[in-house]
Amino acid sequence: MDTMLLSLFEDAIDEDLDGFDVGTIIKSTCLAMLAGGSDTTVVALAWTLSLLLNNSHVMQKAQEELDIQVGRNKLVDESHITNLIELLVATISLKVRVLFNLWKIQRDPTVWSEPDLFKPERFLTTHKGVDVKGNNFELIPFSSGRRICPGISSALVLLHLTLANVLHAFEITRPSDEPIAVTESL
Ligand code: HEM
Repeated sequence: MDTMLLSLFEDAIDEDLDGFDVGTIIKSTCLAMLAGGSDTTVVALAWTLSLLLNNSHVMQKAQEELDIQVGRNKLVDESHITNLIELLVATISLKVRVLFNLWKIQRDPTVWSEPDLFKPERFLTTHKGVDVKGNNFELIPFSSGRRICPGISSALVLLHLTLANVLHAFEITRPSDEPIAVTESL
């Protein structure tokens, strides 16, 4: 990553960039990408797997789809992802800081029926066409606009591939009949 960033900054190597040298900017950009990309992706994967374990009919459907699209003896690669439907699942003056409550927006009962239920099939039926890339404001897990997550593409590929391969290669079950706890806390 540092080599790629260095090539972008080649012409600016002797320039003063807001008081920071190129090396500092590269290091802080790498740090921001690593810090912004690690926990978010792991948490998204852990939540998805927990919700699938608590909704075994959805997991079974996803695994059936993987068997059909990929085949039993192959690992999932990027070429398969587009065919895996079941997994797809203001003007404001300067200096004003706006905090959006994404949790509330994404659970608005006037938009989402039974918002607390894990129903990925809604994205194939009632909410077909709603995506997570910042254009549909009812679902913006990566935020939207100028400060949208710059890691969105890599996160989506990584999540799809990891989730698809885990579901395809393993039979995962809960350790007991107790549902996996998915209550949130701060
Ligand atoms: C499921 C995974 C991810 C989710 C849900 C997610 C979500 C978000 C959200 C909501 C923001 C905006 C935060 C704000 O406005 O305060 C953001 C910003 C950011 N994300 Fe992600 N992200 C994910 C993965 C990644 C990955 C993989 C990377 C890097 C490779 C990354 C790098 C960043 C960075 C650097 C910012 C700050 C952008 C800025 O301030 O202009 N994220 N992310």
